[in-house]
Amino acid sequence: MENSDLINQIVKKEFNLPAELLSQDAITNAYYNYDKISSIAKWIEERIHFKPRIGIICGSGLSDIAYLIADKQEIQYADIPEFPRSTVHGHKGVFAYGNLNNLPVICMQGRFHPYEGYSTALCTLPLKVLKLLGVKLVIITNAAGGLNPSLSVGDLMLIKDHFSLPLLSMQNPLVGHNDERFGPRFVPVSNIYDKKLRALMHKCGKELNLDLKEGVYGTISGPSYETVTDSLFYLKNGADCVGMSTSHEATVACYCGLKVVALSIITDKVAIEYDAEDGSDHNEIVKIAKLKAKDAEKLVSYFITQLGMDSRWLE
Ligand SMILES: O=P(O)(O)O[C@@H]1C[C@H](O)[C@@H](CO)O1
Ligand code: HPA
Repeated sequence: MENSDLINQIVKKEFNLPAELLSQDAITNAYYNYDKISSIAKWIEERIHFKPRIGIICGSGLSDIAYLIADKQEIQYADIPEFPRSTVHGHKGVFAYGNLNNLPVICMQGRFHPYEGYSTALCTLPLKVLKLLGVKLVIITNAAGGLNPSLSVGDLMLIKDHFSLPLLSMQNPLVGHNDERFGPRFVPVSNIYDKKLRALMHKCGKELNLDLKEGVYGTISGPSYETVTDSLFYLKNGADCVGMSTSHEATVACYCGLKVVALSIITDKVAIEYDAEDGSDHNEIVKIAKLKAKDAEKLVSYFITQLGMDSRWLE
Protein backbone atom coordinates (compact mmCIF):
# COMPACT_ATOMS: atom_id res chain seq x y z
CA MET A 1 0.00 0.00 0.00
CA GLU A 2 1.21 3.53 -0.83
CA ASN A 3 2.07 5.63 2.25
CA SER A 4 -0.50 8.27 1.30
CA ASP A 5 -3.20 5.57 1.13
CA LEU A 6 -2.17 4.31 4.55
CA ILE A 7 -2.32 7.82 6.03
CA ASN A 8 -5.71 8.39 4.41
CA GLN A 9 -6.96 5.09 5.80
CA ILE A 10 -5.80 5.95 9.34
CA VAL A 11 -7.21 9.46 9.19
CA LYS A 12 -10.50 8.24 7.70
CA LYS A 13 -10.91 5.76 10.55
CA GLU A 14 -10.39 8.50 13.11
CA PHE A 15 -12.23 11.44 11.52
CA ASN A 16 -14.22 9.91 8.68
CA LEU A 17 -12.80 12.66 6.45
CA PRO A 18 -10.01 12.80 3.85
CA ALA A 19 -6.57 13.83 5.18
CA GLU A 20 -6.57 16.91 2.89
CA LEU A 21 -9.17 18.53 5.15
CA LEU A 22 -7.10 18.25 8.31
CA SER A 23 -4.18 20.17 9.78
CA GLN A 24 -0.68 18.66 9.67
CA ASP A 25 -0.65 18.30 13.45
CA ALA A 26 -3.97 16.41 13.38
CA ILE A 27 -2.63 14.07 10.68
CA THR A 28 0.62 13.52 12.59
CA ASN A 29 -1.21 12.79 15.84
CA ALA A 30 -3.53 10.32 14.10
CA TYR A 31 -0.61 8.54 12.43
CA TYR A 32 1.72 8.57 15.45
CA ASN A 33 -0.88 7.22 17.85
CA TYR A 34 -0.13 5.61 21.22
CA ASP A 35 0.49 2.17 19.70
CA LYS A 36 2.92 3.45 17.08
CA ILE A 37 4.87 5.52 19.60
CA SER A 38 4.92 2.52 21.99
CA SER A 39 6.43 0.39 19.24
CA ILE A 40 9.13 3.02 18.61
CA ALA A 41 9.89 3.13 22.37
CA LYS A 42 9.95 -0.68 22.52
CA TRP A 43 12.36 -0.84 19.55
CA ILE A 44 14.73 1.52 21.38
CA GLU A 45 14.29 -0.24 24.74
CA GLU A 46 15.22 -3.61 23.25
CA ARG A 47 18.48 -2.18 21.97
CA ILE A 48 19.62 0.04 24.80
CA HIS A 49 18.69 -2.20 27.78
CA PHE A 50 18.69 0.93 29.88
CA LYS A 51 16.00 2.89 31.72
CA PRO A 52 16.68 6.63 31.54
CA ARG A 53 15.25 8.96 34.16
CA ILE A 54 16.47 12.28 32.75
CA GLY A 55 16.16 13.49 29.16
CA ILE A 56 18.36 16.24 27.76
CA ILE A 57 17.68 18.04 24.48
CA CYS A 58 20.80 19.66 23.07
CA GLY A 59 20.32 22.97 21.32
CA SER A 60 22.26 24.20 18.26
CA GLY A 61 25.98 23.81 18.95
CA LEU A 62 25.33 22.30 22.39
CA SER A 63 25.63 18.60 21.62
CA ASP A 64 28.87 18.25 23.62
CA ILE A 65 26.69 18.12 26.75
CA ALA A 66 26.47 14.40 25.87
CA TYR A 67 30.21 14.01 26.55
CA LEU A 68 29.41 14.44 30.25
CA ILE A 69 28.02 10.88 30.11
CA ALA A 70 30.70 8.59 31.53
CA ASP A 71 29.85 5.32 29.76
CA LYS A 72 28.20 6.92 26.71
CA GLN A 73 26.53 4.75 24.10
CA GLU A 74 24.65 5.90 21.01
CA ILE A 75 21.74 5.09 18.80
CA GLN A 76 21.25 6.92 15.49
CA TYR A 77 17.84 8.46 14.73
CA ALA A 78 18.25 7.18 11.15
CA ASP A 79 18.25 3.56 12.43
CA ILE A 80 14.98 3.94 14.36
CA PRO A 81 11.96 2.90 12.27
CA GLU A 82 9.63 5.81 11.46
CA PHE A 83 11.69 8.29 13.49
CA PRO A 84 12.41 11.69 11.90
CA ARG A 85 15.93 12.74 10.80
CA SER A 86 17.84 15.85 11.86
CA THR A 87 18.56 18.16 8.92
CA VAL A 88 20.14 21.22 10.57
CA HIS A 89 23.84 22.03 11.03
CA GLY A 90 24.70 21.68 14.73
CA HIS A 91 22.17 18.84 15.26
CA LYS A 92 23.71 15.35 14.93
CA GLY A 93 20.66 13.09 14.99
CA VAL A 94 21.78 10.78 17.78
CA PHE A 95 20.44 9.56 21.11
CA ALA A 96 23.38 9.31 23.51
CA TYR A 97 22.73 7.48 26.75
CA GLY A 98 24.45 6.30 29.91
CA ASN A 99 25.08 7.48 33.44
CA LEU A 100 25.79 11.09 34.19
CA ASN A 101 26.93 11.62 37.77
CA ASN A 102 25.32 8.25 38.58
CA LEU A 103 21.90 9.07 37.13
CA PRO A 104 20.59 7.38 33.98
CA VAL A 105 20.36 9.97 31.24
CA ILE A 106 19.32 10.00 27.59
CA CYS A 107 20.48 12.91 25.53
CA MET A 108 19.08 14.06 22.19
CA GLN A 109 22.01 15.33 20.13
CA GLY A 110 19.70 16.96 17.65
CA ARG A 111 16.13 18.15 17.72
CA PHE A 112 13.49 18.76 15.07
CA HIS A 113 12.27 22.23 14.15
CA PRO A 114 9.01 23.22 12.43
CA TYR A 115 10.98 25.12 9.76
CA GLU A 116 12.57 21.84 8.62
CA GLY A 117 9.10 20.93 7.38
CA TYR A 118 8.02 18.87 10.39
CA SER A 119 4.67 19.58 12.03
CA THR A 120 5.03 20.65 15.67
CA ALA A 121 3.47 17.29 16.58
CA LEU A 122 6.30 15.52 14.75
CA CYS A 123 8.93 17.81 16.31
CA THR A 124 7.70 16.74 19.74
CA LEU A 125 7.31 13.03 19.04
CA PRO A 126 10.61 12.34 20.91
CA LEU A 127 9.13 13.73 24.14
CA LYS A 128 6.40 11.08 24.04
CA VAL A 129 9.03 8.42 23.30
CA LEU A 130 11.12 9.63 26.25
CA LYS A 131 8.05 9.46 28.48
CA LEU A 132 7.47 5.81 27.51
CA LEU A 133 11.15 5.00 28.06
CA GLY A 134 10.77 6.07 31.70
CA VAL A 135 12.05 9.66 31.68
CA LYS A 136 10.67 11.84 34.48
CA LEU A 137 12.37 15.16 33.84
CA VAL A 138 13.70 16.93 30.76
CA ILE A 139 16.42 19.53 30.52
CA ILE A 140 15.83 21.50 27.32
CA THR A 141 18.59 23.70 25.91
CA ASN A 142 18.73 26.07 22.96
CA ALA A 143 20.65 28.83 21.26
CA ALA A 144 18.69 32.09 21.26
CA GLY A 145 19.06 35.70 20.21
CA GLY A 146 19.10 38.27 23.02
CA LEU A 147 16.28 40.84 22.84
CA ASN A 148 16.53 42.36 26.28
CA PRO A 149 19.43 44.87 26.22
CA SER A 150 20.58 43.52 29.60
CA LEU A 151 21.51 40.18 27.96
CA SER A 152 24.95 39.78 26.41
CA VAL A 153 26.35 37.26 23.94
CA GLY A 154 27.50 34.21 25.93
CA ASP A 155 24.99 34.68 28.76
CA LEU A 156 23.12 31.69 30.11
CA MET A 157 19.43 32.32 30.66
CA LEU A 158 17.11 30.07 32.62
CA ILE A 159 13.68 30.08 30.96
CA LYS A 160 10.86 31.08 33.31
CA ASP A 161 8.13 31.14 30.65
CA HIS A 162 7.64 31.35 26.91
CA PHE A 163 5.66 33.56 24.57
CA SER A 164 4.98 31.78 21.29
CA LEU A 165 2.89 33.23 18.49
CA PRO A 166 3.12 29.90 16.58
CA LEU A 167 1.66 28.00 19.54
CA LEU A 168 -1.08 30.58 19.97
CA SER A 169 -2.01 30.39 16.32
CA MET A 170 -2.62 26.68 15.71
CA GLN A 171 0.96 25.45 15.45
CA ASN A 172 0.21 23.57 18.64
CA PRO A 173 1.51 19.99 18.81
CA LEU A 174 -1.52 18.87 20.82
CA VAL A 175 -3.98 19.67 18.02
CA GLY A 176 -6.01 16.68 16.83
CA HIS A 177 -6.30 13.18 18.25
CA ASN A 178 -5.68 12.97 22.00
CA ASP A 179 -4.83 9.80 23.86
CA GLU A 180 -5.38 10.19 27.60
CA ARG A 181 -2.60 7.65 28.23
CA PHE A 182 -0.20 10.46 27.31
CA GLY A 183 -2.09 13.36 28.86
CA PRO A 184 -5.32 15.36 29.07
CA ARG A 185 -7.14 17.16 26.25
CA PHE A 186 -6.76 20.57 27.91
CA VAL A 187 -3.40 21.21 29.54
CA PRO A 188 -2.63 23.86 32.18
CA VAL A 189 0.73 25.43 31.27
CA SER A 190 1.12 28.31 33.71
CA ASN A 191 3.90 26.50 35.64
CA ILE A 192 5.42 24.75 32.65
CA TYR A 193 9.01 25.64 33.65
CA ASP A 194 8.75 24.20 37.14
CA LYS A 195 9.28 26.86 39.80
CA LYS A 196 11.06 24.52 42.25
CA LEU A 197 13.44 23.29 39.58
CA ARG A 198 14.22 26.86 38.63
CA ALA A 199 15.07 27.60 42.25
CA LEU A 200 17.34 24.53 42.31
CA MET A 201 19.02 25.66 39.06
CA HIS A 202 19.64 29.12 40.54
CA LYS A 203 21.15 27.53 43.65
CA CYS A 204 23.47 25.52 41.37
CA GLY A 205 24.38 28.65 39.40
CA LYS A 206 25.29 30.48 42.63
CA GLU A 207 27.37 27.62 43.98
CA LEU A 208 29.28 27.47 40.70
CA ASN A 209 29.75 31.24 40.65
CA LEU A 210 27.90 31.53 37.35
CA ASP A 211 25.92 34.62 36.43
CA LEU A 212 22.71 32.78 35.52
CA LYS A 213 20.06 35.11 34.11
CA GLU A 214 16.35 34.33 34.02
CA GLY A 215 13.83 35.38 31.38
CA VAL A 216 11.11 34.66 28.88
CA TYR A 217 11.80 32.77 25.63
CA GLY A 218 9.96 34.12 22.58
CA THR A 219 9.35 31.68 19.75
CA ILE A 220 9.18 32.31 16.04
CA SER A 221 8.69 29.53 13.52
CA GLY A 222 11.76 30.42 11.41
CA PRO A 223 13.74 29.71 9.29
CA SER A 224 13.93 33.44 8.57
CA TYR A 225 15.10 35.41 11.58
CA GLU A 226 12.92 38.17 13.04
CA THR A 227 12.35 41.63 11.57
CA VAL A 228 13.02 44.60 13.82
CA THR A 229 9.26 45.06 14.24
CA ASP A 230 8.83 41.37 15.17
CA SER A 231 11.57 41.78 17.76
CA LEU A 232 10.10 44.97 19.22
CA PHE A 233 6.71 43.25 19.44
CA TYR A 234 8.18 40.31 21.35
CA LEU A 235 10.26 42.55 23.59
CA LYS A 236 7.29 44.79 24.43
CA ASN A 237 5.23 41.71 25.26
CA GLY A 238 7.66 40.31 27.78
CA ALA A 239 10.12 38.15 25.83
CA ASP A 240 13.81 38.51 26.69
CA CYS A 241 15.21 36.36 23.90
CA VAL A 242 14.01 34.74 20.72
CA GLY A 243 14.47 31.30 19.19
CA MET A 244 12.83 28.64 17.02
CA SER A 245 12.35 25.64 19.29
CA THR A 246 11.72 24.70 22.95
CA SER A 247 8.21 26.07 23.56
CA HIS A 248 6.38 23.28 21.69
CA GLU A 249 8.72 20.71 23.28
CA ALA A 250 8.08 22.07 26.77
CA THR A 251 4.32 22.04 26.06
CA VAL A 252 4.33 18.35 25.13
CA ALA A 253 6.64 17.44 28.01
CA CYS A 254 4.27 19.18 30.42
CA TYR A 255 1.27 17.47 28.78
CA CYS A 256 2.94 14.07 29.29
CA GLY A 257 3.59 14.82 32.97
CA LEU A 258 7.36 15.35 32.55
CA LYS A 259 9.03 18.01 34.68
CA VAL A 260 10.71 20.67 32.57
CA VAL A 261 13.70 22.92 33.07
CA ALA A 262 15.09 24.91 30.14
CA LEU A 263 18.20 26.94 29.41
CA SER A 264 19.03 29.35 26.60
CA ILE A 265 22.51 30.32 25.61
CA ILE A 266 22.48 33.81 24.15
CA THR A 267 24.44 33.51 20.92
CA ASP A 268 23.70 36.88 19.29
CA LYS A 269 22.03 40.22 19.92
CA VAL A 270 18.84 40.72 17.98
CA ALA A 271 18.42 44.05 16.13
CA ILE A 272 15.85 46.22 17.90
CA GLU A 273 16.63 49.44 16.04
CA TYR A 274 15.66 49.97 12.42
CA ASP A 275 19.08 51.10 11.24
CA ALA A 276 21.03 48.42 13.18
CA GLU A 277 23.21 45.82 11.43
CA ASP A 278 21.61 42.35 11.36
CA GLY A 279 24.11 39.94 12.88
CA SER A 280 22.02 36.74 12.78
CA ASP A 281 23.91 33.96 11.04
CA HIS A 282 23.42 30.28 11.84
CA ASN A 283 27.09 29.25 11.41
CA GLU A 284 28.10 32.06 13.76
CA ILE A 285 25.34 31.05 16.22
CA VAL A 286 26.60 27.44 16.31
CA LYS A 287 30.21 28.68 16.67
CA ILE A 288 29.32 30.93 19.63
CA ALA A 289 27.19 28.22 21.27
CA LYS A 290 30.15 25.79 21.04
CA LEU A 291 32.58 28.39 22.38
CA LYS A 292 30.37 29.28 25.34
CA ALA A 293 28.99 25.80 26.04
CA LYS A 294 31.37 25.02 28.92
CA ASP A 295 29.29 26.96 31.47
CA ALA A 296 26.09 25.28 30.30
CA GLU A 297 27.77 21.87 30.61
CA LYS A 298 29.06 22.66 34.13
CA LEU A 299 25.62 23.84 35.19
CA VAL A 300 23.77 20.84 33.75
CA SER A 301 26.26 18.43 35.31
CA TYR A 302 26.03 20.03 38.78
CA PHE A 303 22.24 20.27 38.51
CA ILE A 304 22.05 16.52 37.81
CA THR A 305 24.23 15.84 40.87
CA GLN A 306 21.77 17.88 42.95
CA LEU A 307 18.80 15.98 41.48
CA GLY A 308 20.46 12.76 42.60
CA MET A 309 20.49 13.94 46.21
CA ASP A 310 16.72 13.82 46.61
CA SER A 311 14.74 11.03 44.96
CA ARG A 312 11.59 13.20 44.95
CA TRP A 313 12.90 15.20 41.95
CA LEU A 314 12.61 12.16 39.74
CA GLU A 315 9.33 10.71 40.99
O1 LIG B 1 17.77 24.19 18.10
P1 LIG B 1 17.96 25.59 18.60
O2 LIG B 1 16.71 26.22 19.07
O3 LIG B 1 19.06 25.66 19.65
O4 LIG B 1 18.50 26.38 17.33
C1 LIG B 1 18.48 27.79 17.10
C2 LIG B 1 17.15 28.19 16.52
C3 LIG B 1 17.31 27.80 15.06
O5 LIG B 1 17.13 26.41 14.91
C4 LIG B 1 18.72 28.11 14.77
C5 LIG B 1 18.84 29.50 14.23
O6 LIG B 1 20.16 29.85 13.99
O7 LIG B 1 19.41 28.02 16.04
O1 HPA C 1 18.46 35.63 16.80
C1 HPA C 1 17.88 34.55 16.75
N1 HPA C 1 16.61 34.44 16.33
C2 HPA C 1 15.97 33.28 16.27
N2 HPA C 1 16.53 32.15 16.63
C3 HPA C 1 17.79 32.20 17.08
N3 HPA C 1 18.57 31.22 17.54
C4 HPA C 1 19.74 31.76 17.88
N4 HPA C 1 19.72 33.08 17.66
C5 HPA C 1 18.48 33.35 17.16
